[in-house]
Amino acid sequence: MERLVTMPTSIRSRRSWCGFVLGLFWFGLGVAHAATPLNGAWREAHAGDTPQSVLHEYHAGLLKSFDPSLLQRFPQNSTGSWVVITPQPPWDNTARVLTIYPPTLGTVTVFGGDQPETLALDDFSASTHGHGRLAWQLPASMAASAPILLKFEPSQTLSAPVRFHLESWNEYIRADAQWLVFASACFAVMLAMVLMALCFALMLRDVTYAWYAGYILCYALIQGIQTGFVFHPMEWELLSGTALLAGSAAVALSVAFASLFMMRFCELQSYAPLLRVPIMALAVGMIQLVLMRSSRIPLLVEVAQILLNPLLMIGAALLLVAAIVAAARGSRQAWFFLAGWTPLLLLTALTSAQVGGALPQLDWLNDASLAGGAFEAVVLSIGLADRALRLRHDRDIVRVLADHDALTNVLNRRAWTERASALLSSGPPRPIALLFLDLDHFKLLNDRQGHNAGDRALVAVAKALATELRPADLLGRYGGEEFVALLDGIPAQQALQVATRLCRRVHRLEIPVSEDSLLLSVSIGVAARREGDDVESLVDRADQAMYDAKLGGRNRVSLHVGSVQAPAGPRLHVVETRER
Ligand SMILES: Nc1nc2c(ncn2[C@@H]2O[C@H](COP(=O)(O)OP(=O)(O)OP(=O)(O)O)[C@@H](O)[C@H]2O)c(=O)[nH]1
Repeated sequence: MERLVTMPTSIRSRRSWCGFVLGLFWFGLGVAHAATPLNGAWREAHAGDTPQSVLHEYHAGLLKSFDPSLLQRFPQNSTGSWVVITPQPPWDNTARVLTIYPPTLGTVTVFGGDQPETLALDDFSASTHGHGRLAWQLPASMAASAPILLKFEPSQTLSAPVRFHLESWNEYIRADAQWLVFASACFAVMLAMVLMALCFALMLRDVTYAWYAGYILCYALIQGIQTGFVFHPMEWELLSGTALLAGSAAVALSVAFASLFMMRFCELQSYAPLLRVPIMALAVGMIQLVLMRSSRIPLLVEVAQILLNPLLMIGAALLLVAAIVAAARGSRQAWFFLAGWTPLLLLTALTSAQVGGALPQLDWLNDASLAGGAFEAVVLSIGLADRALRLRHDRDIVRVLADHDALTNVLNRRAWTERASALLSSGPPRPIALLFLDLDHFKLLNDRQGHNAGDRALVAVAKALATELRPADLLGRYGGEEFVALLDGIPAQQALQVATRLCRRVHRLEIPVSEDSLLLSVSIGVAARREGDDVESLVDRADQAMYDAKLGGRNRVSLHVGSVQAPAGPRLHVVETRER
């Protein structure tokens, strides 16, 4: 956050591009504001210490000094630490607020007013509390130059480094509102992605989306606890006192969900099958840690606590290696995983380094982790959308292959029957005609010219039929050398004309059947839809008509006259048939 106008230029210049980007974000929300320059001093607390004795030591210059504008870690494990913050000139006598950022999960006692006051993230009293920081309003009676004594009380958590600001009430409110907008936007993005993924998990029945939702939800919870968002403004009082347990459970579960998610998302089964076993073991191990941690059996809780961090590091390395291997071997989704997850991993590594005392000037890392979570949620969602599109594309190809005849590429019998049924039962009553086509002397062609020539003839005929028919006509291969075409909205007479055209077209292909200049031809039976007809009955009648065409000498069209009025006058290639 770029809010210290008094920060030394050397420090500001050391800020990386990340800080610059976050700074831009802050400037987008408001304007950087001034803070009172501060001096700091601290030491670990000892048994028997009193606020007076510590202040006395401070005035005697016996405490270690530090720069409150930089991140500084105060041990909180055994006895806690004393910290003295002293405002420097120019002093400001207006209403002022001391803030500690990022907020620690433990308690800080402030000795400044008449009574000591405690600051904690899960403090739900009406007193001033910050959002994303601990805040304490200085009493009006307190001298502007008076040192403020704080005690970082002993806590079970590993103390994170913090920095201090002393600013006017207005400045504080503005910074607080800016942070709220920023954090709310990040959480809203994460939760929106979670909701979307859950909907997809249910609709597509794909558990990958559920693991993703679990992962992002756990990460949001971790950030919510670490930044205090779940306490203020969410006011989740039920987490009060259990934040530590909930936080470590969320950390372990997030790794478990991330492992399960990445295995499916990055398709490790195909791209890195050997790494699936350790990653699955990691997921199971993490879930066990959660159970041990919440068992309330001291030994199990302690073992879980000891194992958590090493397992987290091993797990992070494992997931990184698996994603890199999968990406290198061609997994498109692994690139999405790396793009979304690596920045977060980097931020986590930098934050861990800060706990060890490194990078004290990078005070934006915590907020960057929040933004990183939102960024990752968006990138992975895009990756999931890409995956869904690819799966749909693959499914479409499979569907096309399943519905079409491999040789002639027209609809196969099953797909044709399905579609013909749907067409017959759809829409208002209207004329529909069925053409049943059977190639003449095809066995002869096969026997004389060979099976391959027969195949080529079938392909040529199918192509000719498809060209001759309208795109909306339903053409299919019904059997070996039998084709069917369903003509929607076509009455019997018109269907006869179409069939005659098809007959001529096939004959014009001039495919020789045998050496005696016999050319390939087709016999076509036509049936018009009658009331109560289904595909089977219509095919039956068209088949009968086709049989009559064969009997009539082949290379001709026959209409099943039982269904309609027979066409008037003699017709070329038409043989009329009687109802049987
Ligand atoms: N090349 C090839 N031949 C096929 C295919 N499917 C079926 N056949 C052949 O088609 C021929 C059909 O023969 P028949 O049912 O006796 O009919 P036909 O010889 O055309 O005689 P008519 O129908 O009476 O004119 C058989 O020899 C089948 O082996 C195929 O996919 N490729």
